[in-house]
Amino acid sequence: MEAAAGLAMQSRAVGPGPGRRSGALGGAGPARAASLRVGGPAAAAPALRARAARPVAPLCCVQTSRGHQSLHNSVDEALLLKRKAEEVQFELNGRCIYLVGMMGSGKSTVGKILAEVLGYSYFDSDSLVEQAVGMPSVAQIFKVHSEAFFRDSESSVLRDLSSMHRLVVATGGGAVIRPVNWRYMKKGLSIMLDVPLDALAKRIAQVGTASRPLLDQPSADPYTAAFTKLSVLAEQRGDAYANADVRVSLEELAAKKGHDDVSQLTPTDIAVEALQKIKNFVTEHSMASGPFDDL
Ligand SMILES: Nc1ncnc2c1ncn2[C@@H]1O[C@H](COP(=O)(O)OP(=O)(O)O)[C@@H](O)[C@H]1O
Ligand SMILES: O=C(O)C1=C[C@@H](OP(=O)(O)O)[C@@H](O)[C@H](O)C1
Repeated sequence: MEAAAGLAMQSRAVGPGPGRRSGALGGAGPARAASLRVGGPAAAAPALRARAARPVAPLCCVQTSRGHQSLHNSVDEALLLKRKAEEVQFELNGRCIYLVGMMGSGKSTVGKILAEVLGYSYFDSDSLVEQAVGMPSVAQIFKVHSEAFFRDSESSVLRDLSSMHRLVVATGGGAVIRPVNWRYMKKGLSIMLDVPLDALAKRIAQVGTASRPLLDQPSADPYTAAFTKLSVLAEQRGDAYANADVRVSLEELAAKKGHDDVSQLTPTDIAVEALQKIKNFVTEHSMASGPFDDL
């Protein structure tokens, strides 16, 4: 099938709430417009519209009695995030950032923060597939069509995003399994969020497995269903995730910060670490083979 949908995209507000399942696609930085053509299953896609950017969160957003998610523990942490972003911005030279990792690893949550501080636009490949196919959820696409159909559309979306600049893209957890997707993602810089399986399963159990068809087994409790299936997927996909340019291990980061558990890390901690690793990567890369100037 050939591309048929001209999708007009602009950045959309990024909210501080949970992952992307509460918001289709978001943006940060100056409002931008671009045309995205999505091939394959995107044939009947409607035009995408999004609005100009708002900040992802107040500079400092601590846990409240009403249970709002804590993005930053302190103003210091928020300022550190901003400083790290400024350090890496020039060397990134507009290169896109692709977040990869297992379901629930925080790609959307961390991706929105990175987009905000870097002045990039944020996109979620699952949401783009949903909009391209014209269905409200990945779960429905799997049910009505098939996983293969979803994967074709996912590849089309990644191909189209790969021609653009200044994007942070939260990919679906399985995007790494197709080598062609790596060809697209290697046009930018990829970051793998490496989260222990029990932490992933806990996070997913909290929100339920309904939105993640690969984990949705009605016979099991959500934690067990998620943990069992994630273990199999992690085993199958280990090598594919290792293709990422940069790996952020939550276990290593928690140990470095003196925490007993990865659940003590805030999304901002993880974003700061991701920026530091990006900085190390681009510095090494520039030293080895010249600056990133092939955009
Ligand atoms: N560092 C974190 N600590 C605790 N919960 C988190 C963290 N990052 C994300 N979450 C939560 O885990 C769930 C999955 O996160 P999400 O960003 O949607 O993951 P992904 O996009 O990789 O599937 C969401 O409910 C989100 O609020
Ligand atoms: O790991 C996977 O194969 C999938 C991950 C999901 O995205 P998230 O990683 O954002 O949950 C979504 O693309 C689809 O349900 C398949």
